[in-house]
Amino acid sequence: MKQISTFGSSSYRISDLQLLRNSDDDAAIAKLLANCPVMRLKADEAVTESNRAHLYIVLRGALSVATDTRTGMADGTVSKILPGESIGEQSVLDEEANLSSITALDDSELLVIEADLVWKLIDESNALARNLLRLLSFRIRAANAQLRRRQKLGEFYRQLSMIDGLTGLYNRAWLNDLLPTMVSTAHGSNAPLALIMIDLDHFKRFNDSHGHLAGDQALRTAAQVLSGALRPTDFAVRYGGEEMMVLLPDTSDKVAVAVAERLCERMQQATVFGDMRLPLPHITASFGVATLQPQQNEQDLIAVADAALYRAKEEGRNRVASQ
Ligand SMILES: Nc1nc2c(ncn2[C@@H]2O[C@H](COP(=O)(O)OP(=O)(O)OP(=O)(O)O)[C@@H](O)[C@H]2O)c(=O)[nH]1
Repeated sequence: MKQISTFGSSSYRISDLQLLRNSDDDAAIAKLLANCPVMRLKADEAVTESNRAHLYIVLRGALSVATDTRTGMADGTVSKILPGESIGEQSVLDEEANLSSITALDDSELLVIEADLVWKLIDESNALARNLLRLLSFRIRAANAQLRRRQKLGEFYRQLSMIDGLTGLYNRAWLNDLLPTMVSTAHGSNAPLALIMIDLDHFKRFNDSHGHLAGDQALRTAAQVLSGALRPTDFAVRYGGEEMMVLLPDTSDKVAVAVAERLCERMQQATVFGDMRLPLPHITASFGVATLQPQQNEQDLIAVADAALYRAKEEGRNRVASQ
């Protein structure tokens, strides 16, 4: 960054500067700006800030401004500052360090105004004060809109991270997050909470006979059977591998067993299509049902459902066992 002249001795005019648009006394302003340096930057050269904040107005070329690079908060947002536009107003006004990284996009010329002089200009020119307020208001709106977009995106990715990619069911991370709350809500309101643990039968054999891709398709089919048969208030989770789980709030043991029987029935009726010409053999699953007892936590509930599932396997598979 090299000084090539002062504003007073350059060919640039007050009318070239957006912040001074509609200024009422150009002569007085020109006098104040006369000794301000005009600096030249080569393309890709960075603006080097001294200890004190400055206002930079692009006279020729363009600047790229990337946010907060020194705080590790950089998010890839880059704005382009074109001739007549300025950057650094906020740092000048609040006397905070400018945390943006400012680089010339092309060979550029900048008017550099010190903070004290910006305040003098504000005292001198109502037009500049108004333009500055308008600019800051625009920047605040843009920053708020960006924040809202980022929040929405964050929530979208959070939701996505809770979904199993293969089956579309909730995943283990979701379960770890939500089950403790469901258990304490059930205890708090004295409402029943049922859990059905589900494991596909002889799934290793299915994979071995039909291939892993057909196995994946079978898992998707099983997931569809579960999601298609539940109330909107119930949840289906892929617990891991070929193990799934269904959570039924407000459901007694008797009703949960009936639901598991219905799921078991629908599972064996479902057809797994590898391709449209070749329906694959049916799948079956075993089901272990448990309902939350007083003093039980989520691990106890899962352990009881697991034990019931083990019994269903022992007793011949494709069936339901309860605690
Ligand atoms: N295709 C596919 N297979 C999976 C996936 N996750 C786990 N498996 C398979 O599921 C099979 C589970 O086998 P086992 O735990 O021996 O149980 P099983 O053969 O179902 O036997 P039982 O549970 O006793 O009826 C393994 O062969 C795993 O490779 C998956 O995402 N896709």
